[in-house]
Amino acid sequence: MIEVKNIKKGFGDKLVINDVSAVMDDGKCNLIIGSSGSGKTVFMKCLVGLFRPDAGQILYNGEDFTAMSEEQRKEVRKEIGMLFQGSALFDSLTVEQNIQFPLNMFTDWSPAEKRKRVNEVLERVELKDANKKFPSEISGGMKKRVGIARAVVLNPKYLFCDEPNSGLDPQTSLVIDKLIKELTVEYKITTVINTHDMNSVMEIGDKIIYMYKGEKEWEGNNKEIIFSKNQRLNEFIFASEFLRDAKDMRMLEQAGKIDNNRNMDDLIK
Ligand SMILES: Nc1ncnc2c1ncn2[C@@H]1O[C@H](COP(=O)(O)OP(=O)(O)OP(=O)(O)O)[C@@H](O)[C@H]1O
Repeated sequence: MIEVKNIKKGFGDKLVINDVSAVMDDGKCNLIIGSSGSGKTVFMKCLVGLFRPDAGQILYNGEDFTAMSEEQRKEVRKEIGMLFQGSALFDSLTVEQNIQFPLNMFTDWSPAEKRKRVNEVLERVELKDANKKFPSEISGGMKKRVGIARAVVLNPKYLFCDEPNSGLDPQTSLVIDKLIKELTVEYKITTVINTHDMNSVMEIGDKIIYMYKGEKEWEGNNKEIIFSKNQRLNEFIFASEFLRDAKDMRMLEQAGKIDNNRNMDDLIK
């Protein structure tokens, strides 16, 4: 579990994160959503220690990350896996060398142990036959899988994903979301995901934190978000007329005003 308590972060005179508190749950996908510039990336960078907040605390399993020495923070970082936007694979390394990279950095395992672990995660992300391929030889979706395999190869307790679906088609995005969700549940990982993708919000949003101009404006889950009365959140998620109509339809359904296909057909006529 990660607990964020009243963190603030600014650059010069500009306050970018203003008094945000939240709890990221174990075994759950915790999504951070919000429009461009709302502070999602800065928030995530504070969580992983790339930025130090100006105020507030971040607790990893009850331990105050913000008050730790660099040495202690390294220990926490070993338990963090990261999936970067655009996968960030090393182009000159094969798929298996990319995945092995964290094992070389953080373990003293034998070559055979490393190979075994790499093959395990490759199988888990359904990329069994891609060991010897280079990133330039595989698709965007496969690259994401390699990125995910690399992020989980050390069995992290925490997984951070920055826009995991950027650059992917909707179908591949669903597959990647499903994989992240499955791994999160299987290994009880505390997963934090920055996303703009409304499909992801609806599919895997166990907890959703909506940021607006650096503040936490709303928090809930994928069942609640559709019925939220928060005007700013609604403007964000129902930006398209199609989605607004879909929401109205859902509201009518809930209220028992339309409940079968015949009525749907009537509405379409
Ligand atoms: N290193 C920095 N120095 C100064 N300002 C920064 C820095 N990093 C971010 N900012 C500012 O902080 C604000 C929030 O940026 P952030 O990147 O967190 O937004 P975001 O919600 O992740 O946006 P997007 O969805 O477009 O990635 C922006 O106004 C940005 O210009």
